[in-house]
Amino acid sequence: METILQVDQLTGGYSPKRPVLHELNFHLKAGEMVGLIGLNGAGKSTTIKHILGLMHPHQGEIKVAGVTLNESPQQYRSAFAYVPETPVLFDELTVEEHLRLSAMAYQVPEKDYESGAARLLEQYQMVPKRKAFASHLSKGMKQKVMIMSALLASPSLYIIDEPFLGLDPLGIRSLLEQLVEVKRGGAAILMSSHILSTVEAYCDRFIVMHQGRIAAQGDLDAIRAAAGLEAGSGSLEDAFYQLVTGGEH
Ligand SMILES: Nc1ncnc2c1ncn2[C@@H]1O[C@H](COP(=O)(O)OP(=O)(O)OP(=O)(O)O)[C@@H](O)[C@H]1O
Repeated sequence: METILQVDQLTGGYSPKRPVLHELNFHLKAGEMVGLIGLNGAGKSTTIKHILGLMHPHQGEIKVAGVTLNESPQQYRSAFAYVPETPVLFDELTVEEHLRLSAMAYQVPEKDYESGAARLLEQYQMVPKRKAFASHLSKGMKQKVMIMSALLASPSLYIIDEPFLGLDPLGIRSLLEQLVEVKRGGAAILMSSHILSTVEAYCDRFIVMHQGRIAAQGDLDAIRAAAGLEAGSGSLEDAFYQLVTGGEH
């Protein structure tokens, strides 16, 4: 399968003198969902900011769809959609206008926009709110607008930061069902979350970050092995706990 995201020897952070991330290596292939997990401050958001191109590596390289940001900013940026933990919307635009803006930015053909937007508004119970201004939406509704915008763009790579906190149970179910669907369609998904049971149930592989480094990565058995657990025994949470505490209480 094609590699959609390649992170090589990434060292980075907010000040060149004090890197927060240390020599990260990982990749995502088309058609897989990977869970990025770690304690508060482990470096998940900083990693995501580097992938988004909001921060520049001190060392190492990030490629999205085969190019670095410098090589082709347009190709790099149009290959992913980002759903942040805290929704960022334009207060004076309506729900529908946000969807249209996303479709324009990602050059979605008009007829795909029409059918896609109608389907998403239905799936996320947002039909009655389609003409509402963003400033008049609840927090979870704002998050739904971000999610619908990303799904409408239909990129090769989805980067999703802690998506479950603001959503109601129907919204969570819709999102998970759609992530499975886009994954089947060949997209790659990097999802950061503290809800380890959901991460375990839905992700194909996991990246465990601890203190700015990758403590373990791979499928559940690989994470178990890194944590000193036997294959097939213990949940992701059990293995995670061992990895980040060394088993201490
Ligand atoms: N704007 C910033 N300036 C300086 N240091 C920062 C900044 N943002 C985060 N850090 C530091 O970078 C380190 C990694 O933080 P990061 O936000 O990446 O963690 P995280 O894994 O996303 O945590 P959480 O689960 O709490 O969201 C922490 O030590 C944090 O204090």
